[in-house]
Amino acid sequence: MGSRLPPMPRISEIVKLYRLSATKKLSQNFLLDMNVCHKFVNCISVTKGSHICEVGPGPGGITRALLESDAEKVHVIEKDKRFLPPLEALRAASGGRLDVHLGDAKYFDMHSLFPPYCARPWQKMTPKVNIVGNLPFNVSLGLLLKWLEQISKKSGPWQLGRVPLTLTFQHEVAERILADVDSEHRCRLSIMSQYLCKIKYRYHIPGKVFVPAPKVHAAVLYIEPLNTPLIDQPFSLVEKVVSTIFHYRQKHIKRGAQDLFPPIMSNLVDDFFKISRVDPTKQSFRLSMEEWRELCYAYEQLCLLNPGLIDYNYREPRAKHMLTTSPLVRTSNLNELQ
Ligand SMILES: C[S@@+](CC[C@H](N)C(=O)[O-])C[C@H]1O[C@@H](n2cnc3c(N)ncnc32)[C@H](O)[C@@H]1O
Repeated sequence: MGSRLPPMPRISEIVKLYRLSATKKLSQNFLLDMNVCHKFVNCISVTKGSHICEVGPGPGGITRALLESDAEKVHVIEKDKRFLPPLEALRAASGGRLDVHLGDAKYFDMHSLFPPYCARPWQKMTPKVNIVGNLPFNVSLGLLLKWLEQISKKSGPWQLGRVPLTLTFQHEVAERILADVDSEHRCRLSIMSQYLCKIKYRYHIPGKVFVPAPKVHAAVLYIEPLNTPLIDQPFSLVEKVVSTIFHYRQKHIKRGAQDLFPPIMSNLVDDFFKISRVDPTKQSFRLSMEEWRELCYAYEQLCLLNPGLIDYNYREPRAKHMLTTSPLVRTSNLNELQ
């Protein structure tokens, strides 16, 4: 453990002092037990010189544990201004190691918080930068998808290298993120997370540990970007192929794949499976990452041959009309591809 903070009231007393009742509408559930907060921080490899950004600090339990670690600098981004007084008290006691930012993590430029000297080449060790948070479960899921896209583009904080994330999720969501091939939990989220990151289940947090206690349990996941993504395609293409095919989870993947093509190009569905060499009678949750990679590659090839296909979205009302009259429509020439 690094620096000690000056003695401060217990976090549960701070919550009472500032009348910080959890707002149900914002799905706020606090971690007020410092043993649990220290356990969370122990999941992160905080070494001397580490810079950490915590999203959604609330009354500051995890923040306090971070300040008691070896972290050189801690930034917190909090949306709810009711938490500013206790966070400000922590900042005053931190000896310049804590900066408090009022804002929405969804729109916050986190990259600007970290000094450029923290950067490490992508293929080398992870930088001494961490992003952490115990956020409302619905918020952490939305942020994860946004951050996965940034990881795929090496943008935002990932300009500094393979910055790891340590986040809490509802236990069921954590199971979906981690689900392996053939698992009943395997879904779009599993593929989108696993093709870009190595994910480790750190530990289980029983619901009763939170204040107030939610009806569900939580899990802490450590998410580290891979040196090389398992699918070498743009994020938007992977997301389109994966989400469209998972739409008919219990059916053969051929059914979902039909929605990747406008009706006038329905002949491309067979080409899609010929190019990818994936069995069209399989179910989506039984596909390995290699099979997803081949499907994405096949779709990319067909998009290159058929301008406009990449923008086709069967869910849009105009989609039926789109590409049915376009003079640009071409079918694939398999000889060109094989
Ligand atoms: C589940 S509470 C947890 C608070 C604290 N981390 C803890 O463990 O006690 C989630 C916190 O995230 C904040 N929050 C929710 N959405 C946010 C967002 N988009 N950006 C920043 N903070 C957010 C809430 O105001 C709340 O303080």
